[in-house]
Amino acid sequence: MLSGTEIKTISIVGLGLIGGSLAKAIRHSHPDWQITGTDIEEKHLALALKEGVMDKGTTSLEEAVYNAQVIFVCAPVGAIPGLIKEIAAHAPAGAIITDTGSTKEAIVRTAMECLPPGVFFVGGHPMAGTEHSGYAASIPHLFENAYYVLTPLPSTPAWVINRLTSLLSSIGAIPLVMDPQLHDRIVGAISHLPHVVASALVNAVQEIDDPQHFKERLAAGGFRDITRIASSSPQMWRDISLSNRQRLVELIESTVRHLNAFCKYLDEGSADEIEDFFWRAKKFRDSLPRLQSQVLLPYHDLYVDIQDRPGIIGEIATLLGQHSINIKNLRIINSREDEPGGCLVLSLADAVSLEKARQVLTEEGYKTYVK
Ligand SMILES: NC(=O)c1ccc[n+]([C@@H]2O[C@H](COP(=O)([O-])OP(=O)(O)OC[C@H]3O[C@@H](n4cnc5c(N)ncnc54)[C@H](O)[C@@H]3O)[C@@H](O)[C@H]2O)c1
Ligand SMILES: O=C(O)C(=O)C[C@]1(C(=O)O)C=C[C@@H](O)C=C1
Repeated sequence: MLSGTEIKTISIVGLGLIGGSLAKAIRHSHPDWQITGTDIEEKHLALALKEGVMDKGTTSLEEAVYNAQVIFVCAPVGAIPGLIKEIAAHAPAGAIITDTGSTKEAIVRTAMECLPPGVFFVGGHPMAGTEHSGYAASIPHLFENAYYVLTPLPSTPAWVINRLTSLLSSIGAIPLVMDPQLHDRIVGAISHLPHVVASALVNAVQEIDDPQHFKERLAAGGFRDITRIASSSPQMWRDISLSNRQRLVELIESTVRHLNAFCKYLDEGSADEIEDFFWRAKKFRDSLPRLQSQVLLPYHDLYVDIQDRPGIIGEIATLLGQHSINIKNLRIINSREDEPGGCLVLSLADAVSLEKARQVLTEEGYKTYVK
């Protein structure tokens, strides 16, 4: 029975963007915990071991979970139910299984059906990510200030939820317990629908006749901001879309109704209706709470690992100034008294400045990340 009061052993199944970021965040906050990782791709295990992010890497799921107290299943949504069944058969008594899948209803249903007594399950979904995939894209600070939804089973004991909540808080996330159906309805609207709309927009734009390729050259802030997520993994979004298909169809139909209404205003030349369309959107977008907008805004935030020495921030600011890159704001996170260095977060005006800053700093040998 591994349900002691202290967590010491973690297993991460699927060491891609999210699994790798969890491993890095946990290693950073709890350097004495044993982290084991498993993946079907050995290259992810090799890199994580080389970077010292975990203690053991194996392609055997059974070996990866046999003594784990908390098991994070960070594989694609389509693979998670099968993995939960297999893990449930090998997890030690007292283990907590949790996943990071972007939909929750089907995954929670599987867990309810296959969990043996003495093994616990809490669905999970970090509301943080990027358009990149794989371990190489993982970021230690990804969960900092990000909501992390938890969907326990009706049978999940309170101590299990508390233990997971404490773990997630310790890596900077903000845990939020929700019902799986409500999660899929809301996240369908604020995450799944936008990914479909962004991809539809890119597909529509790429069909526009433009033999001289002006589109690519002129695509600036607006197009890039609204379509960044269209660069995400197509396989991942195939699985998510299918897993929330009914709700997604309804949400797409509702979006089409809004677009059709706008077409009608244009046909009729209804200036008031057109302006009102934009006002309604602006009011809601502007009203998003500050904390949430910080989570939504990392598009222009650049994270830079820095050493703890006098003048380092000045050097970075000067370097960017020399390249005419304006820093809107900066802050330091993960700075600890007992540890050298930390992470400097630079807020830049737009995606172009962010890319330029990243390039300049990388060329100077700084390690940078973009959420
Ligand atoms: N990318 C995001 O922004 C984001 C954010 C929150 C949650 N999620 C969810 O988290 C999960 C992981 O997403 P990601 O972005 O890290 O994807 P990813 O593609 O970067 O990583 C997935 C990893 O799982 C591995 N894998 C696949 N099948 C496996 C199996 N059977 N056993 C072990 N490993 C297996 C892959 O090799 C890969 O390394 C997905 O369910 C996704 O929906 C993603
Ligand atoms: O910022 C991004 O790149 C994301 O797409 C992250 C995002 C989102 O839609 O907010 C994507 C899927 C996850 O399930 C959670 C977060």
